[in-house]
Amino acid sequence: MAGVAAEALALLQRGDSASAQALVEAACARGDGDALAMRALWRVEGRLVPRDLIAARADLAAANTIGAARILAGFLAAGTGGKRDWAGALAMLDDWASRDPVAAQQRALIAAMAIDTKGDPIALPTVKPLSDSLMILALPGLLTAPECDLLAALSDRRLRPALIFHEGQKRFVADPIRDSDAAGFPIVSEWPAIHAINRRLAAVSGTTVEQGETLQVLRYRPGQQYRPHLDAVPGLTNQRSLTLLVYLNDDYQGGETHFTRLPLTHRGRKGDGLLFANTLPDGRPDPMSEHAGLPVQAGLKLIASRWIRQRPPESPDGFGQHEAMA
Ligand SMILES: O=C(O)CCC(=O)C(=O)O
Ligand SMILES: [Fe+2]
Repeated sequence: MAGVAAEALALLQRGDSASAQALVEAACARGDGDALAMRALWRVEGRLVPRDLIAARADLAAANTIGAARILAGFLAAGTGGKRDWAGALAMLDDWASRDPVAAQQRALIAAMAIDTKGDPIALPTVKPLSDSLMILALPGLLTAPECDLLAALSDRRLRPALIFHEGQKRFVADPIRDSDAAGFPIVSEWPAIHAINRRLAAVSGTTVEQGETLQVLRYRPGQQYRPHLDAVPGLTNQRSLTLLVYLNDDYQGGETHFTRLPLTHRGRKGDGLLFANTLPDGRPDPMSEHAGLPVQAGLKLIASRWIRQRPPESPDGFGQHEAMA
């Protein structure tokens, strides 16, 4: 990053957000691409300036930089800040493929997907029930190996110690239960290939893509684990009714997903999904769904995780967990 954006960041780091903003506004007025991209991110984040996804999308379109184009293609794919335009998202990837290797990679992955003209899957894996007492389904071959590799590559740079959103403090805090590293794919990172994957996760779980929380990738090093927990949160009115995990690799030891109250310890092969219910029919957390990611013994475990709510969010801010700008 150079020029105005770097200067603005330096000002922000010194706590001078007024000067940073003035600098960026002036550069935006001159049509500076990096400044427009930066203002777009501010508008998504909604801290320095009010959250405004429509204006953010306009800034991204005007910026015309690789970074902005990646985000804009995702906005078109998902319908963020305006109409959903899957064909437009693909056209953008085609347009940028010669200048942006990530666009080229996404285009190739999407070309290999069995999807319709809206980006929805036309074929889904056969489902295999794993338990009589709780809805737990194995979904072999939910993602292809190159899709797993893309998620791994895109999250790699951003993986950091897992945080959870503290409702009381309205901020992210260190997670006492899981010591893996995590990277989310919030709306600024939900690029077309990721969005198409999210649509597949929605279809296979019988939900809409809007019901899914931010897709996360978790990475466990040897010794790291996700201690026994429920994914449902007591008191949530729009509960996390389902969890969909996808094993992104299989060259590690240990690290099985273990259901503590069932005789079930499961490990998928690379690309396999695991879908399970977290709630009782009345929506309260189901104690039988308690599960853990057992400690990894050797190697690195990578897993994608999507918590799925009973309903789409009521507010345009999503599920209230503001996108970390990672
Ligand atoms: O890593 C695992 O096997 C479990 C992950 C998990 O429980 C979750 O993401 O909610
Ligand atoms: Fe979990």
